[in-house]
Amino acid sequence: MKKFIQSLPKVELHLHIEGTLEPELMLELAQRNSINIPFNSVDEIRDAYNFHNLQSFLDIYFQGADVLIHEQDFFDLTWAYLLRCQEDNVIHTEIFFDPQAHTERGILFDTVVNGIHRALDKGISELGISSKLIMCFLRHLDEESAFNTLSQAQAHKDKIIGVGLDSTEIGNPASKFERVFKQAIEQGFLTVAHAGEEGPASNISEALSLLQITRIDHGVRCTEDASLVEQLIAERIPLTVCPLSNLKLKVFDRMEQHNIVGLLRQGVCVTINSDDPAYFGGYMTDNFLAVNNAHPMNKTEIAQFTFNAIEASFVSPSEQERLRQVTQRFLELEQ
Ligand SMILES: Nc1ncnc2[nH]cnc12
Ligand SMILES: [Zn+2]
Repeated sequence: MKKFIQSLPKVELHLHIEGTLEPELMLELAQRNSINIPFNSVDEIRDAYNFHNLQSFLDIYFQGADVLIHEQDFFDLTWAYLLRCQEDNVIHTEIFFDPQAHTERGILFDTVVNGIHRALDKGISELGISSKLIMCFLRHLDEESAFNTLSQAQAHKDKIIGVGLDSTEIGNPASKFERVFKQAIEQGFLTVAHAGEEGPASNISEALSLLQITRIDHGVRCTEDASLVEQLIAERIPLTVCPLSNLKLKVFDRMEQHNIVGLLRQGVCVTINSDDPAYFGGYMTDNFLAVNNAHPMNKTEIAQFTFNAIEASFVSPSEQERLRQVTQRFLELEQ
């Protein structure tokens, strides 16, 4: 099954580009940009990746992002991720970035978007990997900062398809961003939000009703509310689940306790994603393998994660059909 999982066409829908910053590139950029970081080696950096919850990870994640200064840095970061996508047979990816993590440090919004976008352009032309870009608001910052970020995105509407919501879930309810999301929708942005990762199932219901989002990032705590799970199934509301992330951040203690395969078998539109692979020890193939090791599946079930991700993606119906055909042809040859 390992070879099947490795070569299966995959679609990633939950990936923070800042979370793909590998220790080697972090050290290289720190040196290149003369930024002081509290680490002297790759081993020292990896040793610091012992998280006990979401916040302990976010502290390290924002500190890591401080080495990103120039457009070329954002290009290098994104290009390195796309090369990993190629290894894992990721054929389409929808990438988050956190503009406020950079603009708060005095980096221009344009610098960030232009660097990422240039790499994504090269990704389609040289690697055949298609992509979309989604900007996330940091939920620990205030509404005014989010509105300000939305206004900076106006000049880049051709490059940014949607808005999302990430960072500290507990204590920062969806209601804080209801007006920002309303304006983003009026401006034509698609919407997603992290919910039900650390916070309870009611955070998912609240995000759905207040932010009018079309898919939920994480959402694994939905199983605490049976009527919510019914709603997710009936309305085909996708969950972008990140199994290795959930283990590292102690959402589940062991992969055997993870509910993703149970949700798949119940008919929820669940997908497998890597979230912040440089910090959580695995990209797409690693996440699929970890799930299958703990919850053995047949080939049809494993491929369903790709079909679900295609359905949940923000590409056009004709592009969805093309991605489906690529995956279907692969599956038929493998059966
Ligand atoms: N797993 C996660 N949850 C919330 N915010 C994040 N930012 C990056 N990764 C995140
Ligand atoms: Zn995330």
